Amino acid sequence: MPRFTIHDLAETIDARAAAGGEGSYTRKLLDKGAEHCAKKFGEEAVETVIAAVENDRAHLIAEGADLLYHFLVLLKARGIKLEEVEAALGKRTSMSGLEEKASRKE
Ligand SMILES: N=c1c2ncn([C@@H]3O[C@H](COP(=O)(O)OP(=O)(O)OP(=O)(O)O)[C@@H](O)[C@H]3O)c2ncn1[C@@H]1O[C@H](COP(=O)(O)O)[C@@H](O)[C@H]1O
Repeated sequence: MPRFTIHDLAETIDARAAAGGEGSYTRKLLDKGAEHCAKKFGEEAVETVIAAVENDRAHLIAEGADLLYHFLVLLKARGIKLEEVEAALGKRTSMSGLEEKASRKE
């Protein structure tokens, strides 16, 4: 099976944003604005938390997929590229999570 990556999904979201809105849920979300996209992301985050707390593996995977999609749409709505988030993660690879946490307080 060909490997599908989060970059493929980000590219599809870019294409939907550039095209007409007919039949595209992404375009519908983007047309409602960044605040609406943020609200949808928040709803998906809560659903993901519930699936995790209930230890429902299949549900957690499905909600996680929804969450990633809505995160990418939110980034698009705010004009942020996935690569910028990756770069932020990349800068942290030289330090542990605890060091990174401490560095935020300085
Ligand atoms: N990966 C996703 C994806 N994940 C989740 N969702 C949608 O996100 C919504 C979240 O669930 P909700 O129960 O909150 O949805 P809802 O009540 O229908 O939503 P609202 O009416 O409140 O907006 C569902 O409608 C899902 O279909 C997605 N919609 C689209 N994609 C992919 O995005 C790409 C572009 O899609 P279109 O823009 O629709 O062409 C395609 O590759 C799709 O597979």
